[in-house]
Amino acid sequence: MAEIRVNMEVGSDGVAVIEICNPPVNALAIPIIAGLKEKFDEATTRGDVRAIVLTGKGGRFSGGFDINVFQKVHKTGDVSLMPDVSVDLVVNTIEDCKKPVVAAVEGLALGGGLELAMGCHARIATPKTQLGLPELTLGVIPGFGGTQRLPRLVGLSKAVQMMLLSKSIMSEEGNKLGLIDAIVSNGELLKVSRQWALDIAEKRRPYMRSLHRTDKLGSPAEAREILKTARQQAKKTAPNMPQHFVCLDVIEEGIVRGGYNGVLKEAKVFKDLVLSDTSKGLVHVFFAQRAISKVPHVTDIGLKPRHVKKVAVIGGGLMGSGIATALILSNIHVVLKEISPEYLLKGIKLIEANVRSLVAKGKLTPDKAERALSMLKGVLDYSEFKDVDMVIEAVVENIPLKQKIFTDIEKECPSHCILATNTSTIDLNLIGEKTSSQDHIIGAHFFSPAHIMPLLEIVRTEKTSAQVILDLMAVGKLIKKVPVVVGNCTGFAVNRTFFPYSQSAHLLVHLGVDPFRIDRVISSFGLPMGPFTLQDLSGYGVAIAVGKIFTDAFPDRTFHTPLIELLIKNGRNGKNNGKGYYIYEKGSNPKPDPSVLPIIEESRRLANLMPGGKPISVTDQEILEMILFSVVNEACRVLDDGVVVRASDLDVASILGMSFPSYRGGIVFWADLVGVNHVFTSLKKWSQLYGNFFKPSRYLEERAEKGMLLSDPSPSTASRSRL
Ligand SMILES: C[C@H](O)CC(=O)SCCNC(=O)CCNC(=O)[C@H](O)C(C)(C)COP(=O)(O)OP(=O)(O)OC[C@H]1O[C@@H](n2cnc3c(N)ncnc32)[C@H](O)[C@@H]1OP(=O)(O)O
Repeated sequence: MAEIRVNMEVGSDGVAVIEICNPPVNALAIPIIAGLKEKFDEATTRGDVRAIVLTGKGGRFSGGFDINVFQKVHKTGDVSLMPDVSVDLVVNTIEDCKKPVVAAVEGLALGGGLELAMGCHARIATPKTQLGLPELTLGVIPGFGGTQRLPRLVGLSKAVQMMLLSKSIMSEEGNKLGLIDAIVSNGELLKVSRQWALDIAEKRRPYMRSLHRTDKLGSPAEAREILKTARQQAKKTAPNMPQHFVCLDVIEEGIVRGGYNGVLKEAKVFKDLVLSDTSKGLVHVFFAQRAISKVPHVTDIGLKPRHVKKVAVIGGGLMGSGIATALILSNIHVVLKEISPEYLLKGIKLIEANVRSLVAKGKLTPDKAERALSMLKGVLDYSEFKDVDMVIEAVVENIPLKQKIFTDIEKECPSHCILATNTSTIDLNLIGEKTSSQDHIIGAHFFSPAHIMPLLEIVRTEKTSAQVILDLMAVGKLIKKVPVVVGNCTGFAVNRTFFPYSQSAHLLVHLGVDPFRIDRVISSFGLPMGPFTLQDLSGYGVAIAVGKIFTDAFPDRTFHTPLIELLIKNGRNGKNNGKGYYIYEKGSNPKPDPSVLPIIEESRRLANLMPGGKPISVTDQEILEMILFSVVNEACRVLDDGVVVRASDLDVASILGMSFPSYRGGIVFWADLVGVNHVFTSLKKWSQLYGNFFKPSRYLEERAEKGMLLSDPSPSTASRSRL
């Protein structure tokens, strides 16, 4: 393991260079903070030191405070594990140091890293260095004085934007704004920084303490207006995230009562925020996202991903065109195959529309759009397949059709070719049954729209080779997806876990609960839309097809709703034909459609589930739990069956695939936080009242009895793992 330390070297020019050394990102771990204090104290007292340069080893200044410490605080509840950096190190030791301190910033300075640099008397950076305060994405606020110094260096409006959106800037912009004093080449960084520090020492340049500046803060009235607008914005975009509002309050404190008081308030509320559930959830997600790319026996056995230059996509429908779009946007040649010229033209037009919409939204330049489209070729036969590195089949969910395609492509493609299917539910062993290339067969389950949604579920069978899995992971990363490797079962990890989401909502409606209330409860919890809005959006045909697949696979725990068929019988098909649970009018938000209520009544009569024919009485909290605990219950079965490598993979997948709120840490993490026993006893009670749909799984019951978390790894799962 690389050594964690702070180095100091004093040159003959009288400049002490203090260097943070904690690869790979020079995180400010506790020993680093202690080391900085020690070296700064030494440099301050040594007679041969006239000025100080602070820098980071290995081309990166610092990625901020060590996030592992947050995790320790979350586990122990002991906030005293956080050292006093803000006042003791940044204000007293660095900013108030009589000897000038210059930050030599290379590569990146994020969070606490940038805050240290802002405590220095000047900042010199290399080109394209990333600068930002992303603490809000971890459920906290900047805690080393960043809420006070950034507004004083770049102005209030820009600082609020950078902190609330966790948006970093490049050093070039930082230089224009006044955050960076000069930009120099990497080779010159130390030389210029040393000279700059000496210049300050000899009064050729000003000795600036950021916290004492007020020139960029604007008038009190302007500041009030900026903060008011930011609060209104946060109410809309981050209603469940306390750190946004706290950050604005702390900034305001500094404006009203001065920078130092702002620093004191910042340090105080930081400690409360670290202990919040939001911070627990977001820090968990930070590490979970990094763990997901570590797949035992795949990424740890010395294999290297092969280069995938050309991919064939079979089927130009919604999924196929989305997948092709994602590939060409990352400079991968795509051959799009369809069965007729009409279908092919339709597919190509969809891809063009996808690319052009990115240009219209300003996310892609017209040049890049043209280049991407030039990577696409439409075909009607397999002649172009002889040199493809990967095929992704994206035709309709029809087993014989997929089997035929796989036997055909096996003959047409080179022997190294990866044979992937975008099925969202069908067993991969069935698809590949008639081929002899089963080690090359893999699932590439994209989420719709495939060129936008970030998750890629990589489905492996017992036969899929490690090399093929690694190759698809690499392609996934190249096209900017987060690949999660999962085992083969109906619905795989995400759709299987979430099938009870819409089913429990329907069950509740048939017990007498208002669907619009259900949607409201789910949206206020933080999902972008409730189950009925989602059903309107995806169309009722999809709901019926998917419902049937899960009813066939898991007949003991599915609810067959009569409502969707009734809606279709009444000429409704959701947003598609403008007639769903909601009314869709151009330019306004969907409104509940009262004319759907008689259809719901009819469906309730047919299902005859309401006890004594009367609607059940439930609180909003019960509605939320009846829906989401059913999902947790299936997540338990997914964990029990070893469909995912680790519980946190399912958390990331639930966030990226189903838009489960990241600040709740993902579905399993959230359930652990709510309490395993509470989830178990609630489901047990509902199963007694309303039937088997809610019956707690064996995994959940065992964990509740043993007092274990759902995320605790279990040795018995390892032996049954599908991975
Ligand atoms: C009091 C203060 O105000 C509070 C803070 O400073 S909180 C911290 C604020 N800083 C951040 O949020 C930055 C977090 N880090 C990142 O965004 C990215 O890691 C990065 C842009 C620095 C580098 O990205 P990239 O090169 O893709 O590498 P990435 O895989 O993310 O990270 C490399 C390793 O460093 C670790 N790491 C990155 N930043 C870290 C940090 N601040 N603390 C601890 N570990 C960190 C990662 O966990 C990963 O570890 P692994 O290899 O064991 O999985």
